[in-house]
Amino acid sequence: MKVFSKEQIYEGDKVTEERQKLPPSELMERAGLQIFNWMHMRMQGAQVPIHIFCGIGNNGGDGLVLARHLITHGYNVETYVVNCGNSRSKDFLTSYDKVKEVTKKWPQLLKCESDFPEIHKDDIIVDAIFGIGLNRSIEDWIKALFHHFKASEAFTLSVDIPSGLYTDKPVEDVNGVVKANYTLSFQSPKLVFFLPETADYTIQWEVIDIGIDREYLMTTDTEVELISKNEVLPIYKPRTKFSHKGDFGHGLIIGGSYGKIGAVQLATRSVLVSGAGMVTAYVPECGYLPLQTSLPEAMVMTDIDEKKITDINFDITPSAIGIGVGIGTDTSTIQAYEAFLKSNKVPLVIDADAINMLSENKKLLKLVPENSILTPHHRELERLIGTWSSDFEKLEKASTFSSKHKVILVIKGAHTITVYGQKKFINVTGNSGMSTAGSGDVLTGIITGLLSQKHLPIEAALFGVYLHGRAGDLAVEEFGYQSLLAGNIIDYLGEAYIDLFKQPEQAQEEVKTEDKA
Ligand SMILES: NC(=O)C1=CN([C@@H]2O[C@H](COP(=O)(O)OP(=O)(O)OC[C@H]3O[C@@H](n4cnc5c(N)ncnc54)[C@H](OP(=O)(O)O)[C@@H]3O)[C@@H](O)[C@H]2O)[C@@H](O)CC1
Ligand SMILES: [K+]
Repeated sequence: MKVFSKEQIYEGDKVTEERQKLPPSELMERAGLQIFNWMHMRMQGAQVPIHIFCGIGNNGGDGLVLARHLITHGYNVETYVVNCGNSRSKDFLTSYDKVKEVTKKWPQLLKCESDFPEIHKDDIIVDAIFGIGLNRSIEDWIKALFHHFKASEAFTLSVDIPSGLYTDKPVEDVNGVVKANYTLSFQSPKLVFFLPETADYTIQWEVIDIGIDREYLMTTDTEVELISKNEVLPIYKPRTKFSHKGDFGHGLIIGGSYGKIGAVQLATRSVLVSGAGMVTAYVPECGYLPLQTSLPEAMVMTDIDEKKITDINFDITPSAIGIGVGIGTDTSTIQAYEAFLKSNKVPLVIDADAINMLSENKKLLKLVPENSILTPHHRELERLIGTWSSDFEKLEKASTFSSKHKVILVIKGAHTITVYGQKKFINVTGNSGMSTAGSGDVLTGIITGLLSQKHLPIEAALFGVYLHGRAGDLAVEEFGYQSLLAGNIIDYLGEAYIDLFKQPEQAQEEVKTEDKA
């Protein structure tokens, strides 16, 4: 699913109005009506007090359209205009006038704290104060209003985006943002719903279709995309009856050191389970026995050194290599890594200390082949690209790094983001149970396995991250968040593949929403 920027959303509005020859404020009418339908379906006329707080731009206008429909259908509605400026938008004013047609109860004007209404815990707040048009910091009395919402503990439904969140800038003051229970976002989810610093401002979100011009939506390229089942299904390669293991490639995992052989076991097993025809592990001597006994399906080659990698020298022709899990940063390992990078021609997945060695020795970066996949977690990324002051800066720096070095960065996190030049792909699968030792080694193995099956590097990265997260989601149902082990993710990888062809995602989402309502 595409995630449109603020500018693209405004442009979409304009194009839609022109192409569909819409009367003024028709899109606002659609937006308000859709939110009404959403609430009406769930509330079925219940007389819970609904407090609708409207700003003076189009977000506020949406709130007024909603108020009108709720009033017409006999709901218990109080409408307020948060008087935050003088520049009321044209469509806001149209909606304001239309409220007059259905009630004699005028929206109340709020100008300062003493105007705030009493809100009870069981009431509902609709936050239609600021939408994507927020363009400056918020006055203190409006922050106090947001605090008033929070203190009431009432269910808060935000229209389009929690008021106070910018679409393209970090939050200035955490007290200046509404904490929403649910956000109904028009046409496209907003990037801030997925970033660690801002995702918490809405517990759940849903996209509402307001009929923006289809062609515009289809043909407009976005910098950000959400990766869910629909996006990865076309990457899946069905097998033919007469295929043999040679068709699915030979993955090689290079890594391990004394005490960290387990990382190689996890990654190596993941290569096979993701579908590679063959796998070899290249480890220090001390890894030979554990690997041969725990993973009979794998082949093992060893370094001359007992405890660490000192010389990467193999006589096989792998189709993809994953390097770095448990490898350490011993001087002899760095030398071996440099020599390896100088001669290697095989597509690479680079993880853990193989990333750290690049950060410490920038000349090695030049040896990394184009389209290599780097899978850093937070600290590894910081060492690689430098620190950042916000999620936005992090993404910008990651994009610059990816473009400059022509590599794919898989930034691991609650929503793993794959950065490929200017493009950012946000993964939707996965859960906090996967924050556990070895989870990253499994990911490295899966991506290496997909790469050895001749997927394009970007496809291997996106598909691998999706499958890893989906396997974790399925595994957590059996093991629970606390007890999930990285090995369990591997055990559920087969289920994650099978799940790709279970019911279409749309139907699942709908059921989920109904359940929660
Ligand atoms: N396709 C779609 O998605 C559709 C979107 N629609 C809806 O339109 C919304 C965008 O509407 P919008 O552009 O009118 O701006 P909005 O978010 O209401 O901003 C607030 C207004 O207040 C002002 N202002 C800004 N910051 C301020 C501050 N700190 N303190 C005080 N004032 C401040 C600023 O005006 P200014 O004072 O700068 O002139 C601005 O006009 C969008 O989120 C969605 O809900 C639908 O109606 C139709 C289809
Ligand atoms: K809002």
